[in-house]
Amino acid sequence: MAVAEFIPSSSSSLTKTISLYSSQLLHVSTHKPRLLLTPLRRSKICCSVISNEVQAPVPVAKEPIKKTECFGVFCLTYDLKAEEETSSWKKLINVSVSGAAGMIANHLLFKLASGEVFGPDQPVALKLLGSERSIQALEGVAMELEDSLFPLLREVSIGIDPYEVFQDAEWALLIGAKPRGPGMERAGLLDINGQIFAEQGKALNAVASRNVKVIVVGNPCNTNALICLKNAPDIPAKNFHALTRLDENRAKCQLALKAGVFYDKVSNMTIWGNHSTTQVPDFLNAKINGFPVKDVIRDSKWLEEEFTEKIQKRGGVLIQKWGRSSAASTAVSVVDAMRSLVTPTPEGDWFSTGVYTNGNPYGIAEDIVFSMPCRSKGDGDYELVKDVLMDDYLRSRIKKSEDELLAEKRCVAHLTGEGIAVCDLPGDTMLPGEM
Ligand SMILES: NC(=O)C1=CN([C@@H]2O[C@H](COP(=O)(O)OP(=O)(O)OC[C@H]3O[C@@H](n4cnc5c(N)ncnc54)[C@H](OP(=O)(O)O)[C@@H]3O)[C@@H](O)[C@H]2O)C=CC1
Ligand SMILES: O=C([O-])CC(=O)C(=O)O
Repeated sequence: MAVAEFIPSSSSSLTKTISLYSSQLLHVSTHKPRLLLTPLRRSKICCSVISNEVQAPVPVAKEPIKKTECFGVFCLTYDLKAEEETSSWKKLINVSVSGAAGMIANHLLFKLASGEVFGPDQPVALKLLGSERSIQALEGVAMELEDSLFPLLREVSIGIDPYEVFQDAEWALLIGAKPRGPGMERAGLLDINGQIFAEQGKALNAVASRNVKVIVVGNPCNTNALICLKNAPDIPAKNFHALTRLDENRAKCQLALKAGVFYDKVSNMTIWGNHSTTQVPDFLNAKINGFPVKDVIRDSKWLEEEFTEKIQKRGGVLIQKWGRSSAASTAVSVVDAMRSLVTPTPEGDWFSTGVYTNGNPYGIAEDIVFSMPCRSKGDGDYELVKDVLMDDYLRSRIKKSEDELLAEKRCVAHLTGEGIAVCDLPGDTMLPGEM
């Protein structure tokens, strides 16, 4: 990856050179360096810093972007004054994002850059994956990131090769996926998107941090996550997540509305299963103001039918209104999902995420990616919650989602290294946005 060379200026004893290589410690400055630069693409820029004055950059070369490159102002290195050093130096964190020119990313990237996920003292590098078709748009995204002057955003690079964009990734947010078009079979979507996630799994396996945390957003996200992890055998399967946090947030909102409370009073909300219309929003274990939902909302018919279906189909209703799928609330839920892994889960509570079933205590089939209740110590890892209630209703609903995921798995066997694909998908289930 290209990073501009820094040519030392007439150095003052009060200046310290910090180059923005991801392996180095960074100084989190509350001040933006005073740089008056024209953003340049694939340009070597050198600048002399004398008494805080910056001379005009000297462009050396300018070529179209073909592979991962640092972008514009993020190619610069900075002189930071020694007195600006604080005890809050932290190592730059590398976040790779696919589908970075898409709608969800357009909300998410700005949240990541502002410190919403990792906090106000954590510098961030964003590595954006696009394609030939989106590279111009991706440059536009990078320009907007430049213009936002985020103090914590220390590196932005864009590229179309996952083997470059995922280099040293500590987080990989896999958003890019082909939307289902008119007349396309679900099996066809699984195959096209599965190939994207198989390739990206291989790339992560080859170049990402060995402890990378992967959040798959692109649909069908559970099975895409399964394909991805199967193609990344050197990365713990436990590190792969399928995003079901949006479903959890939707469920909390609807329960709060029905109970007439603010949504922060709803806790212990589990979404079980697939991010599809078979998902199970669990009102047996969820609480309102610390009380079981069923003690607060004494309308079982509403819970079993109206509420459940509302959550399962919320995405589709929104698409009918908007003409496109949820982007802003999905981005918010990605932030929530990440924060749940990097901050300790509040005592007694939990969150939902789609994770690899490997020794789960609920009797769910092994070797699929299934949304379940989890807790984290805030170290990026999680544990499944053990003490949850089950009843016949919950068990039968969970089984339906499990059957669907097992069918999806058989349908992508050619992408997981498990032989010949057989597609016997249940006909009556869909992505939330497909109704
Ligand atoms: N899990 C969840 O809760 C949710 C998941 N989603 C899913 O997230 C994904 C992204 O949504 P959103 O950002 O709104 O979508 P957009 O259509 O805005 O962006 C999707 C990106 O996917 C990339 N892409 C990859 N392969 C293809 C292809 N074959 N054809 C077209 N585009 C492709 C494109 O980027 P490029 O050209 O750079 O590759 C495009 O920018 C979708 O799969 C959507 O269903 C949406 C909402 C909620
Ligand atoms: O199907 C889609 O793209 C939308 C989706 O997942 C959701 O809104 O939950």
